[in-house]
Amino acid sequence: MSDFSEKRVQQQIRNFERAMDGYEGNEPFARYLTSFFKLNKQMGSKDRKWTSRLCYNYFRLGKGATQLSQQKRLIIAEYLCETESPFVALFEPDWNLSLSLEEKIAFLKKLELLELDTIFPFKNYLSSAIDQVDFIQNQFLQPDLFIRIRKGKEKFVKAIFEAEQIGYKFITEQTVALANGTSLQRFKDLDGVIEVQDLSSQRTLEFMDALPKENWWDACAASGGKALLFLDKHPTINLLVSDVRMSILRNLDERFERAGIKAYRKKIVDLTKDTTPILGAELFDGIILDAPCTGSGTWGRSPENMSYFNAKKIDEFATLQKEIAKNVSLHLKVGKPLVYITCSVFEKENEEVIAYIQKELGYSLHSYKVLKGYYEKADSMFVARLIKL
Ligand SMILES: C[S@@+](CC[C@H](N)C(=O)[O-])C[C@H]1O[C@@H](n2cnc3c(N)ncnc32)[C@H](O)[C@@H]1O
Repeated sequence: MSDFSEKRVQQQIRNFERAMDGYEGNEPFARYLTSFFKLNKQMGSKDRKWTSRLCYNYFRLGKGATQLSQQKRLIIAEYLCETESPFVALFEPDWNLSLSLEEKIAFLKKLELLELDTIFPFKNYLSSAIDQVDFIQNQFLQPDLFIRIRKGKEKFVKAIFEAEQIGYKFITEQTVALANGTSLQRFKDLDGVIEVQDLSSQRTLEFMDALPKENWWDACAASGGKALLFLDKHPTINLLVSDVRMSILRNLDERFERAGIKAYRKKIVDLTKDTTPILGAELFDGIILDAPCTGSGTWGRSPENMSYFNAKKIDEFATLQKEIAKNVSLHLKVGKPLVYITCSVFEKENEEVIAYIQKELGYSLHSYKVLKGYYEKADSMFVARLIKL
């Protein structure tokens, strides 16, 4: 990085500023950046990488140090997110990049440049189980890429990683952490053998115990992440998958085909409406409700939300989650489990919704967990298993 001249630093800052100027927060930043690069064909792959790094690091600062200029905030963000930075080296050559994150934060506080508290503007909404300081600090770390290996294929996948010299770390027998940005698409042999799925998402499986040949419903299946996880462990289950979006269920079909799964039922169901025209009086032995949510537990991957998310949405999602829970509950047999999942860290979408399910819909709480992914470079999630009374 020492060959990074002042001129190049200034050029990368200009690229960063141009990218930030055009972003209004009304779409995921990743999507915006793809269009931005398409419009700016003069930028080579290195320029694109730098712009992406600078913007994402900048977003990780959330609402911290807003009293400072954009450039100064960028330098602070680089300092907190990186151990080597030509930007810090040029503008703040005395700042020690090899300090730990805690030490860097303490250093910036001493200089009266940053208060940790100001970074995450929605901290008062966090579930009480979330350790605020640790959660906020970990927003500066980019999460890892996690994959799940299909049962029985562990050795096969390991051999490919070894042969291709891909760095990997087994977390469990079937769960592997890879560095973020590892490209796996080029390995066609891995199609259907591995699934990209966050660590916390994989851990929700513990709450999905089922008996052989039961009838289950994955009511918000999207492209089938949880459904594949569930069927890998419980292959004899008769599964109905549904979602309100037809297009996402097409992705599910493709993923199921790659994984060799043929026996499943699929329906488009809007869970805010009467479900009887589509499901009749059908009753299931178990329901997975991976509800639409703010996604606040996944903002380590989309840190722009810390600056652009509107807190009003938390109440909107909580209302939707309760309505959906009420409607799916009509299709569950008494004595059977409802598995409620979100990738949110907000109390209103988690603890308050399961309190509603118990009190208003007549359930007992079997077990629940706040999955603190921020300690493992993973997403944070919430999962509960409730039994219908
Ligand atoms: C958190 S995602 C599900 C992720 C999925 N289970 C997985 O593991 O990949 C929530 C899903 O709920 C769906 N959804 C949102 N509103 C809905 C509604 N009114 N009825 C049914 N599904 C809805 C969304 O389309 C989205 O795919």
